[in-house]
Amino acid sequence: MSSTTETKQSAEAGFGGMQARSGAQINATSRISVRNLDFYYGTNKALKGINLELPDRQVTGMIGPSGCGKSTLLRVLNRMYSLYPGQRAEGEVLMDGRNMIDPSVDLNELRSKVGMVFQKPTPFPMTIYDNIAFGIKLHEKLPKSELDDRIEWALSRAAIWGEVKDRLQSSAMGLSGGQQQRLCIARSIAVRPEVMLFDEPTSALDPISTLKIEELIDELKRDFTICIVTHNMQQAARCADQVAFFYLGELVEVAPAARMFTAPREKRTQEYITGRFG
Ligand SMILES: Nc1ncnc2c1ncn2[C@@H]1O[C@H](COP(=O)(O)OP(=O)(O)OP(=O)(O)O)[C@@H](O)[C@H]1O
Repeated sequence: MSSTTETKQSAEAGFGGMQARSGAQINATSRISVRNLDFYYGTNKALKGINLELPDRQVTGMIGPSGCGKSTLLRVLNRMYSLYPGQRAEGEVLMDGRNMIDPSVDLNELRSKVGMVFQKPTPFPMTIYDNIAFGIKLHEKLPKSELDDRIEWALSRAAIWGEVKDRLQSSAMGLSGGQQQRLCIARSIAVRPEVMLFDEPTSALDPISTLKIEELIDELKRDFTICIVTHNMQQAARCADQVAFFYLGELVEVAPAARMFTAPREKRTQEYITGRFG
């Protein structure tokens, strides 16, 4: 039996009832390479020697118990920490051969390449149209007709155009939670990033909205490299191509989703995904 066949069969069998989305190995080239990354909140070392490849146009799921450093890693990937004194990263986050956490890389440029969607939808208190236009205007000067086209494109890619096209001038605050989250995804897509980071994007949503976001993530990976932090093992199994398990600031194991949920190599991973701790 070939190893691919083995992987497929064990994926179908599942581990602890988990069904991973595919048995495929990750062959894509890296969009981001994290090398020897340490991160500090003051003297508290929250990430320790992280090495991780984010494959191009694949979904990487980050899992692990509360406080293990998942959100911290996302905050490093788009340098959000740089706003806060006392927080610092050491190591490399390589994109196209450049270390994106080096202060010489322009923060606006980084944010246009790496977008982020948060746990709670965070629409701005302005119209639906302006929510999307706002980010675009920070990065580009587009004539009105091109701006309109880009806004329609972003809202369509975020699977919300049909629901809002007749109310673009209404306040975004009048949308449901699930719609607001898709609006935030559209806002992130609108600047055409290469990488999209999702920090528990469905934890505040109902099951139907959650499903819509998961389908959307599956669609978006055709064009974007995606990283999603989730506490939901089923969601990681459904969405992710590769899964990274973190524990106490360390990356314990990274593997194709099928193997992670069927034959994890590390005891700590196995205990976590079967719900024995965390
Ligand atoms: N602003 C901060 N100041 C000091 N320590 C922090 C800060 N934010 C996070 N930490 C610490 O860094 C570590 C990693 O936290 P982080 O939020 O990245 O974990 P997480 O895995 O995302 O957790 P959760 O799943 O609960 O969101 C924890 O020990 C946490 O207490």
